[in-house]
Amino acid sequence: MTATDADPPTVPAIDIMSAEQVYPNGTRALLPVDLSIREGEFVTLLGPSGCGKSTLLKMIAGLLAPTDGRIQLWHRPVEQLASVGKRLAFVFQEATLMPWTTVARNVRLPLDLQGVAPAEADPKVAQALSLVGLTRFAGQRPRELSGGMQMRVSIARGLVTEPQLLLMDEPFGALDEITRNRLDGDLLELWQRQKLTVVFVTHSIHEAVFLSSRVVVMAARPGRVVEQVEIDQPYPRGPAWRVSQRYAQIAAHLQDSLLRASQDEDRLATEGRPA
Ligand SMILES: Nc1ncnc2c1ncn2[C@@H]1O[C@H](COP(=O)(O)OP(=O)(O)OP(=O)(O)O)[C@@H](O)[C@H]1O
Repeated sequence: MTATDADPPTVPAIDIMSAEQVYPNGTRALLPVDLSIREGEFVTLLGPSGCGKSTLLKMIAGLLAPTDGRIQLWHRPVEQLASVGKRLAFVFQEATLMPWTTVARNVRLPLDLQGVAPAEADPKVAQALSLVGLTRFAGQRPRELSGGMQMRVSIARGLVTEPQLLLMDEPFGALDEITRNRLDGDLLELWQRQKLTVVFVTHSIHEAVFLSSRVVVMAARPGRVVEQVEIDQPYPRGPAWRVSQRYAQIAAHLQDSLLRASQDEDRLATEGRPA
């Protein structure tokens, strides 16, 4: 399922070809992953702690090179992304804002680092703040904002470079459930309005079902992809989706898939244990 019912986009934004990761200390974080993500999809990486979600996201972002295999974005290695006029942004779990300066200056940081002049940067900052509904808070300091608002500043900082690809590593994991649900809804609106491709990491089955056009289920020890589930529910999705029968069915299926994968882990661990 894609962003609209009309003509689903089919341009591949991300091609992950047998990409794997063994950290220098020998930890095999990810078995080879093969995954293709189309432009305009909202894909969630769902799995327990340690299954390699962040590792995979960092490899997509080019922050970590695969130890084997390769990853392309719009048919290019990530470092050549700009040559095809594409940009990506990475949003971390922590908002990591500079406490000593304003919301607007925090959002402007990526443009400052690129050497963009304030006269050119400031309208982009205003636009990004408007996208996350924080226009009125541009002059405030981060500590004056709630945790949810700080996360929205962090998202605005990601959006200010006008990316086509948004990579989000459990951005709402530290927030209370009500705030998290609201931000999930806001994020979907943003995704549709900006025609973004999103890869979103979460532990939460419910968040994954609410948001995703496709869920990639992962398991740990060793980290791997165990299943992919397309969610054939049209957008926009509102609160009624969260209490629908179909939503509950998909959540139950994902829970079952995660449970089966963790039983496999236990079995492997037991069988692998010396007598
Ligand atoms: N820099 C590193 N060096 C060595 N091992 C690492 C490193 N980073 C992660 N790992 C290990 O790789 C595995 C996958 O970690 P990763 O952080 O990708 O998992 P995750 O699914 O994102 O977990 P969480 O949900 O807890 O963030 C884990 O066993 C982790 O301990």
